[in-house]
Amino acid sequence: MAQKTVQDYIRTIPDFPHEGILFRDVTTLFQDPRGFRLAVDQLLSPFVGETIDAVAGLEARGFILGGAVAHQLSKGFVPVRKKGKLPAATIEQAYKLEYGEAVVEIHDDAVQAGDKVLIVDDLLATGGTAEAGIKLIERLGAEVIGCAFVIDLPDLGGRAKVEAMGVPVHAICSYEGL
Ligand SMILES: O=P(O)(O)OC[C@H]1O[C@H](OP(=O)(O)OP(=O)(O)O)[C@H](O)[C@@H]1O
Ligand SMILES: Nc1ncnc2[nH]cnc12
Repeated sequence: MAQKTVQDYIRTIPDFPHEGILFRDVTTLFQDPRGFRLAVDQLLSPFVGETIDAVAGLEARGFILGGAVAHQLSKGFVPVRKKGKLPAATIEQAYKLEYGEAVVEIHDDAVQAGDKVLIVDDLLATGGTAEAGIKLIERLGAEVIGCAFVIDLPDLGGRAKVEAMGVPVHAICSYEGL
């Protein structure tokens, strides 16, 4: 039997959290030891050999993947969190949601000027979350050398938004539609 791909481990739940949405559920990928290792290996593979000083994960599923990627690369992990969760001094960045706005934060000492940072998250949709994460890291004087996702939803335009910021996008798999 052919080796399972990362996409084979992802479960699709119709009409969650709203009618008409096909929710791409990565818990079934994370809970499988082979699937989880495959995803982490494929997330970081384009960046092996590049200089990376830190891995930043976007809340919440980016923490699970980003922590594993950082460990594999023997680098530190930096959380980009929803507003109000980080205890020390932060900078914040607003971004657009489907309805309204949200705010993410990073500790102001999480990365140093000149650091090269890899951003990790589970899914790229409109790119608003990734764009906010990139802005935060760049405002601290560091450089985002790439964004790595398990899933790209190309119809929502996130890749173009991130690449327009000069940041390369790597996604393991993609799904047409929303
Ligand atoms: O490209 P975008 O349109 O910004 O969407 C992608 C983001 O949306 C999801 O997180 P969500 O905001 O649902 O937060 P959660 O992981 O805390 O549930 C996903 O895990 C990404 O972080
Ligand atoms: N279709 C989808 N599945 C899972 N997470 C999402 N975030 C935005 N769209 C999503």
